Amino acid sequence: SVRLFKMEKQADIFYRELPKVELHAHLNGSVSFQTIEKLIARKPHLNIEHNMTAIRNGQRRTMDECFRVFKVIHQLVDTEEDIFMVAKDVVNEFAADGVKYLELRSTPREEIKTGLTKRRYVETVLEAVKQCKGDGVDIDVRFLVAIDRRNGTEVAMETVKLAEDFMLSTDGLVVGLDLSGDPTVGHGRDLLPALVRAKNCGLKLALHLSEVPSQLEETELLLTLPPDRIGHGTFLHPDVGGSQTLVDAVVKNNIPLELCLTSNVKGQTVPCYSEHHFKFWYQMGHPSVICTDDKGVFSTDLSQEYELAATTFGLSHEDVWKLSQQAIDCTFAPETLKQQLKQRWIDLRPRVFR
Ligand SMILES: CNc1ncnc2c1ncn2[C@@H]1O[C@H](COP(=O)(O)O)[C@@H](O)[C@H]1O
Ligand SMILES: [Zn+2]
Repeated sequence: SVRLFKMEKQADIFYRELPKVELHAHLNGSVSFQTIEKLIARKPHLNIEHNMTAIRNGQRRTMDECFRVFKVIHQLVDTEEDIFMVAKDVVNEFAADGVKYLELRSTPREEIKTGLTKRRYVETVLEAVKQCKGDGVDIDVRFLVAIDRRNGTEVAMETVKLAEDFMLSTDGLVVGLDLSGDPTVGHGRDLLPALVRAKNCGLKLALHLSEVPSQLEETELLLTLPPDRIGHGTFLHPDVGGSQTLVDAVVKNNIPLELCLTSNVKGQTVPCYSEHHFKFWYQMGHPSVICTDDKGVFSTDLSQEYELAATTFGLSHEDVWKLSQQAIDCTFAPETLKQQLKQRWIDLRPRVFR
């Protein structure tokens, strides 16, 4: 059954060979089955089993249960060595899945027991990224420092300062800020000053917005920034309790959406794949980027997510190609790198459509 779990599903070769851009991946949510195995072996005393760290196909969880899963993974990943291994494995796995450009995000964590500091946390992730580059892994990686909304105003401001420092000292590896965490906890108004500061110092903003219902007021407020990208945006449109005003603000500012089909279905904020809001935004021609969110926790990968979008919404291979290509313009990469990626897509096309 272990084997079955690992191989539960594999996307068709077209989707695996398709060059892809991943813009919404939480480091600790992206830890694979294989890496979890190594972590469990390092920490047998925690008595953690695989079924506590991943949601298999056909299974559903409440959002609350999803956030309990992250707590379990955080117990397994609490030293510099763990973070280094996890980051290296995750980057290698995305590369093996055909991802050519990855924006990884993670919440800097302090662990008193192991002496881990938030600064070392970020440094360790960046060291792993650089080592992958040095090893010749075929992927460009950038990092977004994440704010966990549950931690409030002061921690948010500290996190922005940390991100600012890294943005200035890592020649371009740290490009922005993520706002995430349990959407039912805390309020965006308390985080607004930190987000304004981040924006003013040149950090790009990728914010989880309207991931659950009844966040209208918060979303309206945070859209005034405006953010550079939106994670999920599940409840923005009027049919699901959002509003036309919100949709208009997103469209007017041309803010790309990061859409994560399996995450939303398994986390039960969307009833089924065919009712995913990808349809709404894609039909409008609004920049929509397919992403994984937490490939480990939701037992998926980016190829599968593209295949799911294609089969659910009847996209041709040509449509899918355009979708992955258009994601390049939604990255926080500098213009030169965007141009290189566009050239990569041109070069790789014959092999994908052979
Ligand atoms: C399912 N939808 C989601 N909504 C909101 N935040 C999420 C999330 N999935 C993950 N995270 C955020 O990412 C953290 C784990 O990775 P890192 O420890 O930061 O690498 C979670 O603790 C949560 O804050
Ligand atoms: Zn997310």
